[in-house]
Amino acid sequence: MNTPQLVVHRDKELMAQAAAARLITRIVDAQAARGSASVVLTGGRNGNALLTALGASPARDAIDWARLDLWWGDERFLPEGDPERNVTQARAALLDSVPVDPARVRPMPPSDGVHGSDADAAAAAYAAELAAAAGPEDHGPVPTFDVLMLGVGPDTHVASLFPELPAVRETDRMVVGVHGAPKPPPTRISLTLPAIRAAREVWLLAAGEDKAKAAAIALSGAGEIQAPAAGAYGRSRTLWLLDAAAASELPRDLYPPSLA
Ligand SMILES: O=C(O)[C@H](O)[C@@H](O)[C@H](O)[C@H](O)COP(=O)(O)O
Repeated sequence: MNTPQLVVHRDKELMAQAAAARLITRIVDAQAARGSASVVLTGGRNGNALLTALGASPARDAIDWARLDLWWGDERFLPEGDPERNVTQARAALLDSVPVDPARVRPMPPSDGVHGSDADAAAAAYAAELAAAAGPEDHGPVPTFDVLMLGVGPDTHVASLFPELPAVRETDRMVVGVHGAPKPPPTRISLTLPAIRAAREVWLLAAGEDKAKAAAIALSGAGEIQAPAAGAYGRSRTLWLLDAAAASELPRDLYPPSLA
């Protein structure tokens, strides 16, 4: 497990802009190196603010949109087109205004699709889609994502992995149905920690005073069952992108960096 890196920005607006610029560069580098890039999007206000900032960036079309694979870390299990679905919000924030290849944009299933209201079946189908996209060079039955982004909840949840609930304890399956989530809606689909940890880089987005305790808990050695964000790390990089408010309760040995 690599040591999390922290970058703290003045406020949440600047964090979204800087994170968007960072993501553009990461995608461009991956495409230059391997011809394509694979990114996992997150729901939530910070995730959507990043996508909106990316869409407004003059550098956005440095990305070859046709060679970008997009997945989701979690989804609210609601009907297709529901405004509360993460993919609906991602489309409004960015995807409807860039020329992505629809075949490479892979939302998690809706609750009125072929799996009906069975979130567990829908989760298994998404796991099968991930497995089908994995290659021999990948680390398990998921593709090696270049960047997997996660918003962080005030209770330290990431994706739809909530403290102490069954989904955060899952060690075998890559995608699970979530029932009784404390953050509405109660039924969701989520990548599990093993799937999250298959990513090259995991970026955690936390902005606002309401995330200060969660960031401090997750970065101070808490266990992943009690603090799922503590279990979200990448194979080569784990990056916390915070604003000053969310960093305000971090232990001093973590932030601010000691003056050399
Ligand atoms: O489906 C969701 O709700 C998100 O995936 C969830 O994990 C979100 O990222 C966090 O709750 C942070 O949300 P905010 O950025 O809005 O605080």
